[in-house]
Amino acid sequence: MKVSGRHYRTIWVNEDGWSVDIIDQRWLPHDFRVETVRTVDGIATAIRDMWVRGAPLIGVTAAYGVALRMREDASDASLDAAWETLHATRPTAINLRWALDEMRRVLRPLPVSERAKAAYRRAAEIADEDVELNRGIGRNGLEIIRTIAAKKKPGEPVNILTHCNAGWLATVDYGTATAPIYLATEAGIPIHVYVDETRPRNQGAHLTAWEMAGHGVPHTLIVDNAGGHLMQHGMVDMVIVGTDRTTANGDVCNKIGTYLKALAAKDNGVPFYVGLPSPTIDWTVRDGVKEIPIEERSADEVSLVWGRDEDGKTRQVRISPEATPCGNYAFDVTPARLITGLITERGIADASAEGLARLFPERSGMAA
Ligand SMILES: CSC[C@H]1O[C@H](OP(=O)(O)O)[C@H](O)[C@@H]1O
Repeated sequence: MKVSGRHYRTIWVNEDGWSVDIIDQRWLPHDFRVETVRTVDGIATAIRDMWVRGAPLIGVTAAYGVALRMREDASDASLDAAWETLHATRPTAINLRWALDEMRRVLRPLPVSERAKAAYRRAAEIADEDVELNRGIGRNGLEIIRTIAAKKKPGEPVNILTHCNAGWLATVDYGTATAPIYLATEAGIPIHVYVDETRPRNQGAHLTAWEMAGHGVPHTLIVDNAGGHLMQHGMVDMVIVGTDRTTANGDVCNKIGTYLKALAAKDNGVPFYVGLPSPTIDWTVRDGVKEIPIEERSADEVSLVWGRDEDGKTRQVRISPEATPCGNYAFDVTPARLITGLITERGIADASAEGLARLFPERSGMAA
């Protein structure tokens, strides 16, 4: 998307033709920094420490991590070691595993001499595929927004609530939950977005608010716990979120707090949608609550908060006593029964095995 009038993706091959440039999202919204990564270990650090984050972007970044490794050593042992190093970075987003398996599927049969070039080619294809998947989600989600807009008074905005950041910063471009928002804005449909700050890393406050401002989308930053109140007072027309892993039955794993939004939406009759690119579907899992591994991250993410002080210096401050233990569960699972629809690149699916099988018949047979 555009940053100060210039188009960016979140990841690209440097002009040297081999190193990998990424937007280092840790410093947004105050600083826009690009980092150049030159090794598979550097890519692993970037994923683990959330320089880059978001399920689709994590997958693409890992694919380029394999390519960087193949450039140095394209042996079977090196390929397997790269897979292990990158797979160990974050456990929840299925896109990471999917991309690593896809890279190994493509590279394993090739002569060692051909693997580096093939790895860069496949990584670039996965990045381009992500953009097209998100454009498809945008087109399909736009129709939902258009239908809601038709029932509003002329000029009255469609009020959309979103959680965390499932925007272009979580993908290669366009985003998943935000793709319909961007296309609706471009179509001239009046919309307004409630942006959940999304504790503890505040991806909403840091990233989604920055994206919305950059794209001229009217928005309001709210604390995570305000969503239910807004829904009770008829201030939200729809909720749309992203996902890090969706099961064959339509259970949706997403940033912690998503489940609570879905409960509030159900209780208030607010439609709850998920932007779902098909590589994020884990066809081998049916019960998301029981089977999806939930990442637990550092206590520091809960007890320390990043921000910019009055002198313009970015710093961390501690918000709890030093000795206070912290729980930091990075994701939760929203059961399919709470979900109105899954917005995929192929259309809107009911959140069920049948709904997903209707859109993806060639894959649904994989369900356990
Ligand atoms: C388009 S999927 C984005 C998804 O990833 C985020 O998690 P994290 O920032 O920890 O990578 C969040 O769950 C978003 O919905």
